[in-house]
Amino acid sequence: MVKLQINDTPIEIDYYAVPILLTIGLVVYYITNAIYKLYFSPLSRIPGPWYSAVSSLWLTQQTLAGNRIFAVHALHKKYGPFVRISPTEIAICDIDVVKQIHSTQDPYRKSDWYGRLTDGIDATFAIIPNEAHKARRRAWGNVWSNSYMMTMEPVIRKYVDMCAEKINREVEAGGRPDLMRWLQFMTTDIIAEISYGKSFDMLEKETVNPIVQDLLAIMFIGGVRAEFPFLKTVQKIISYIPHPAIQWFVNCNQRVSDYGDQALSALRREVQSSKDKNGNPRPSLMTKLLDDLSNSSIKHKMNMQEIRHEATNNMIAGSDTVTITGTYMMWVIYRNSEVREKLAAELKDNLGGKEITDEKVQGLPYMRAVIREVLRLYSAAQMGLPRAVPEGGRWLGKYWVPAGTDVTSQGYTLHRDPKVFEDPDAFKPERWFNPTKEMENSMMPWGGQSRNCLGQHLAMMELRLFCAVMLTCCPTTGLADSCTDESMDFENYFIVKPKGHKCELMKVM
Ligand code: HEM
Repeated sequence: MVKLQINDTPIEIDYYAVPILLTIGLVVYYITNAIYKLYFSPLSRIPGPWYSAVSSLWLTQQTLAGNRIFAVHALHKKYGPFVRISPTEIAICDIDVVKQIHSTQDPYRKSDWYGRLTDGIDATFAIIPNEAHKARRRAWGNVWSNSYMMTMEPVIRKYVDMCAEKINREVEAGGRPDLMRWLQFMTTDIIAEISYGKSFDMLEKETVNPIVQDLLAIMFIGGVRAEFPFLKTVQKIISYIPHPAIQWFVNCNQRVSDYGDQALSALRREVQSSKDKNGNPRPSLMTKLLDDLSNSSIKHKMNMQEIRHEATNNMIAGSDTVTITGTYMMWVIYRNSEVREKLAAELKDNLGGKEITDEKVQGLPYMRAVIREVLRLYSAAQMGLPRAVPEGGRWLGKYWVPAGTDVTSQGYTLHRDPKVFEDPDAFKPERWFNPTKEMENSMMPWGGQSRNCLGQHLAMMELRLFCAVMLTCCPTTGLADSCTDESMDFENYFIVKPKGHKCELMKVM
């Protein structure tokens, strides 16, 4: 018995009554809450399974199983272009509404999910408030334009050639090089050299650099924290445990930032002191930003810490994305002999043994069509890109959606809409010779307009040059038998990647 006194009235409560009353209270709370979400909340008119209106547990389970975009895709097939996928989240694949969400006129800010994913990295990708993001993009100036990117072609070409050479050597020696691993080395070396000013020499040393291991750990921790917000507190508590493995994880951010400070200070000195014969400093993604540091007349510029965050983010945004898309690109070319032959013939007819340059490769119509089709079906980034509905709420199609609701739209579904793309699952580059307006409109491999990918010209140059060099210089290379449809099926942890985590090649001719 528990004895209490309320207003001089003694009350005796049975020990068992306390947990029973608490349980009844909780059950009543959850049932009323569920009834509200199902029938009375402003989102209750949006179609979807009952369980997703009541709880987001099923979505978390799908996310953890690497299945999220396929589960959401299946719901779109069943319920249509608007689906309620959690009590506070809607998935939309109506392209006009998707354009509205990502428009530059009334941009919806990125959802808080990004803050958890990238906690501690204050870079363009991660900035949530629209105004701060706009200012940061202005500070970049024309750095990411196609024309500026061409000044970095020699660097990109150097690593593309080295990568193709290493693969070819292994293939000719009867080995089974893993295309994905080599591409990881290539893309990381490229983005490190043009962001930090020096490469990690992963292709040269044929091994993963410790800073890259730190970056992988940062991405892993961010991915887990994004799904389970409470882990941020757990992370803080755990950081006091003096175990070496835990301390390694705890300090990975610090090691990356120390490395960034050192590398960028060296690059800044180089940018200030060494100019080419026209007086231009060495081109890199950071040259303009570092130059702006000492120019007081420039309004929109970054400070050294922001530049370091951008370099870290480049390493994360610019390596796996190109590695995975490039892996699928070569896989789909190798498994379609007709596509491979047409590409090889186009390269031969137009380059005819002359130097491969991006300018020449950019103009090849079949190559362009192949890469567009790769981006439609196999881009690494086909996920939902969550955004928050702005203050005041908005009409999205025929539904009124209150402020703060998360709205997501995934390329995976938009790119496979049978009303837009005939035979949507088939790889048909020819469809891009005469695309309809709807096809052009529905393509979102680089995200939505207001936050589209800064690195798209860089990524395209890497993909084009790698494809051209591999087909020209490694004519005997093809897929190993370990590379099956099952091993290349997608798994989805934010980006998509092959379930087998590799794509082995071998000599086939
Ligand atoms: C094939 C390769 C790539 C694909 C498919 C891709 C795709 C995307 C997508 C879909 C977004 C939008 C993300 C969102 O809204 O949440 C994005 C943003 C971004 N990407 Fe890429 N990306 C690729 C390569 C690169 C490269 C090489 C870089 C260079 C560092 C890069 C840097 C960025 C940045 C900085 C943003 C954020 C832009 C902003 O918020 O204003 N990406 N990318």
